[in-house]
Amino acid sequence: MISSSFQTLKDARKGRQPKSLATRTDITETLEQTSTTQSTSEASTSKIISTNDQTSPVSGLDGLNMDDEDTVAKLHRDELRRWDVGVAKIPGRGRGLVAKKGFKPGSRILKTDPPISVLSTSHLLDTCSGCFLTPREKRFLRAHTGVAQREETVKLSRCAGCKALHYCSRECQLLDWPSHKTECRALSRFRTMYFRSYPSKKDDGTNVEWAGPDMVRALGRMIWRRKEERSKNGGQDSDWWKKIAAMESHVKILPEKELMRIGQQIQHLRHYLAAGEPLKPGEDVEKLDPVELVDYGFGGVGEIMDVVSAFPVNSFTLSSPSISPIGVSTSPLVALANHFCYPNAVVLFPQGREMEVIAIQDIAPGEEILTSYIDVSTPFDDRQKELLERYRFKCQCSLCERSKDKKWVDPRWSVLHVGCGKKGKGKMPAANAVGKVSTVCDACGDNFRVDASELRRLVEKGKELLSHDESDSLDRAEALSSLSSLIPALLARLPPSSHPLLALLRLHALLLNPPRTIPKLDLAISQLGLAFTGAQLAYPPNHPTIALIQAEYSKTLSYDQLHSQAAEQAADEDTQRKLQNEARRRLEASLGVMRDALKRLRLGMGGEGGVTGMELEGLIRGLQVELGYGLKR
Ligand SMILES: C[S@@+](CC[C@H](N)C(=O)[O-])C[C@H]1O[C@@H](n2cnc3c(N)ncnc32)[C@H](O)[C@@H]1O
Repeated sequence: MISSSFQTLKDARKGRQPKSLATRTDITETLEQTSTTQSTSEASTSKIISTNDQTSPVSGLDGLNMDDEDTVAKLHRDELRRWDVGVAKIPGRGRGLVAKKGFKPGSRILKTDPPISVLSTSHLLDTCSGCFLTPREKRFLRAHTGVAQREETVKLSRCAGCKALHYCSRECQLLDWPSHKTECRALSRFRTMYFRSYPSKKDDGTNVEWAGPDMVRALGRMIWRRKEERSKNGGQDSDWWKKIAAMESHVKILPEKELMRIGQQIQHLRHYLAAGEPLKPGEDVEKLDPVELVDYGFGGVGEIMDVVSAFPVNSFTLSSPSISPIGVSTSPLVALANHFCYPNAVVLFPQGREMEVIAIQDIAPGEEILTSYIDVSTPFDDRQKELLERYRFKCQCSLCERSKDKKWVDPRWSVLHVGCGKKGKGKMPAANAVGKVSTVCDACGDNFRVDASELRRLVEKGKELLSHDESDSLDRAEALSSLSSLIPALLARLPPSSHPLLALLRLHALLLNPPRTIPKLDLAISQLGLAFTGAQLAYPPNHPTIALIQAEYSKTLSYDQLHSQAAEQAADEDTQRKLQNEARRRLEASLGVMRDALKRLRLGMGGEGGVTGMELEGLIRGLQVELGYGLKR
């Protein structure tokens, strides 16, 4: 999947006795081998709340509200002090994170182990629930960082209790066990109930749809931890929970429909929490009564509504090292950062489990740290809609303000002025436009006509494909066939930076991988080259997505197997030489692109450029040797 998704809630299902995994020592038996920078004026005048205050943290939840940023700063004071960031009240945005020193692009602003991260159901089988890496990523990382002498075998083993979560090592399972132990019981019971209700479904370990949405699993982990800490703390909440409870929720302004949806989520959650309770003697495994939330420390419906509604506002897409969405994560500290469509920082998981905030623009001391909550390559209307629906605010960042300028042609939502000598473009026709409409070229100033109805049909078709990809319901063969006609039709009308063409180009290249013929390889290279050109206009400078597309482009360029095979099979020496020369030309081109991508990755992802940066470094060395360039860089 390319873009992020937030899974919809499915109904809880009914169903048998779970295998109890109550103690930590049981673990051995449970592992089965199978802006321009943001306008700084507001932020730099904000008062940064001192974190040197040594007074004890506040007790009780009453003081935690939007006007209480110093209370929140106190709760986070250890991490804030460690990372040179502060909490400030930002006019119009509530609390925000502010830099206490300057940061350059590529520098790490902060790094934290998020208290809650869970994989989405579609990744429970292929990714470790401890380090959030696939075996391939883990193998590579261990060899690269010297933990292992060379690339060794890494296999996922499934938890013998719930048969849903997988781990790549005992260390990862042990690391996750405190959060998983109650969850394991809940999932086991859900699994039993599911297969009793659907006897025709095969329980062969390949179906984990019964594990339910990531949001419910994440909230379950949160609430179980709260309960455990309260029982150790004489019925008092810990600071850990106070940080969670202090996250902003918009429950008071939510429309009725949304409140009803949250009510249903709470019902599902109460059943899920009930499944985590030990089965009482004689209790029917299939009869699951929802828990009373008061037993979990919730004073009333309002409090649980607050927590459940705050979750989507403050959670992040858990992403793989190559920024593909794999689940959901929350960190109350990082969630204090406000949104900007032209962000000066990004939130990433460059090496798996830990969340990092990386500067992608120069950030001055006192300036607000602004990340983006959404895909900033999408057009103004889409961004505004998503921000309003999920985060309840109207974005007034510099990019959104510029989008209101009648004369400005946004590269994210524009049409080509076909035949213009200056390669100009015009605004995308309005959503309600029909037939041929006129638009002005931003390069030559001429009016030109666009078939709005046909364009909308193509754009809608593209968006539909992307939404199938997002929900993991894309049929590869069908998608390849659609894209082979849709992309040329869009390319004839839109620049590659325009939505949804940019995302479709990338999707097409991914679906073509691994290319089986030279024309398919050439097509993948061409799509990635165009996507790279488009991404540079659609994303802010140093954004890691530009670097990752360029890295994909360089790797595809370096794919020389098909030419080598063709050369071996060539009937004559002349054809053989031509193919060999072509292969070498591509490798040389790829080396240049790869070096550039590595520089970009280091700026966009910090450090060595994440796992992709490390991988490129090795590939560059290999290419240099292959091309006989020596090892100098
Ligand atoms: C993850 S929280 C960020 C921290 C939040 N300001 C707080 O006080 O806890 C997201 C919420 O912050 C506010 N917010 C974030 N970015 C904003 C912006 N650019 N303009 C207005 N409000 C913003 C919105 O209320 C949004 O739902």
